[in-house]
Amino acid sequence: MKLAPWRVELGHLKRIRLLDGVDEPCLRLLQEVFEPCQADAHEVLLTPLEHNHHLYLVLNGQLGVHLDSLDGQQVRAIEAGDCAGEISFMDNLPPSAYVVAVEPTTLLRLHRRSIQLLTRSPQLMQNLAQLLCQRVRLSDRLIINSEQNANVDTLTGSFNRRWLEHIYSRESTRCAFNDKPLSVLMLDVDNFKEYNDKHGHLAGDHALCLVVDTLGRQLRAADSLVRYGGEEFVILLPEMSIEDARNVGERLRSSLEQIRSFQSPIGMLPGVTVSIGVAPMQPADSLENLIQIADNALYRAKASGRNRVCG
Ligand SMILES: Nc1nc2c(ncn2[C@@H]2O[C@H](COP(=O)(O)OP(=O)(O)OP(=O)(O)O)[C@@H](O)[C@H]2O)c(=O)[nH]1
Repeated sequence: MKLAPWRVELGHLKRIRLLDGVDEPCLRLLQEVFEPCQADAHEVLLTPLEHNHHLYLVLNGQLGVHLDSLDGQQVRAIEAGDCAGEISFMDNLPPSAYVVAVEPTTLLRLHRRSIQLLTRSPQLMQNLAQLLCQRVRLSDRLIINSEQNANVDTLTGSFNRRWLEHIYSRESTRCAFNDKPLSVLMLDVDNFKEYNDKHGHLAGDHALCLVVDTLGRQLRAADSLVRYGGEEFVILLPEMSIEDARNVGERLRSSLEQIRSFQSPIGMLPGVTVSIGVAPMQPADSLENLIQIADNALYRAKASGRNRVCG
């Protein structure tokens, strides 16, 4: 990064949020130690591969934050008035993310050897604490979002098998502990190969989304609709007896049967039917066991003509 050939003015420091409310004698001290510099577009300021020795204040331009690699999606922009590198500047560990100039950017930077100067202003320390709290909250939100995304099937928006394993371990323990039943439905779209062959794979994708949308609307908040494989779904029904689960299965089956055609982004398409296997959890049943029993019932539903509920 190039040092810029001009002097830092008080006016520059007053544009930075981190320095809001900091008294003038302290700003004058900082004015002497902050260096003006210029980053070219795409220039990398911070990388997890190298120690960072500076706190950066952005006067003009914009920086981008990337988590895993510079090729990955930008997760946050750092605009004029913001600062960058404050965490690695404070804890003297390598940065946890990449920070790169999105466009030519004018900055002020402070070297770690002057870190003591920051402690002269209680207001600055309070601003810094507030900023670090914001960063913690933001990274908590990113963790929650990525956790949620990791549990969701990208085509249909239903849960995936990873979620099923997690939720089964929780719900099976809870239901067994409270002496409540738990049931599972296993669904498979009927003659789906033929549907794909006749209407195209994209039409098949829309039909899978229709299944998830139609079934999802009829389930309770505590139920989990999971895409188990290509055109196979599992529905976990906590606190539900096998009799009630059969009724739910029948209601779901019938609701899809009634949709003769539906509007999709590629035009009108025919509906699909499903075959369903039902299984009740037995004491200490593993998920694999329970799925196997539901799968056997599903096999019987297919063998006896499809578009029916067995088990
Ligand atoms: N469009 C689409 N098709 C998929 C997807 N995943 C799996 N399939 C298709 O689903 C079809 C499943 O076919 P089969 O297992 O032979 O079963 P089926 O034709 O539904 O017959 P039955 O189950 O016996 O009623 C295959 O052709 C797969 O390619 C997907 O995400 N999108």
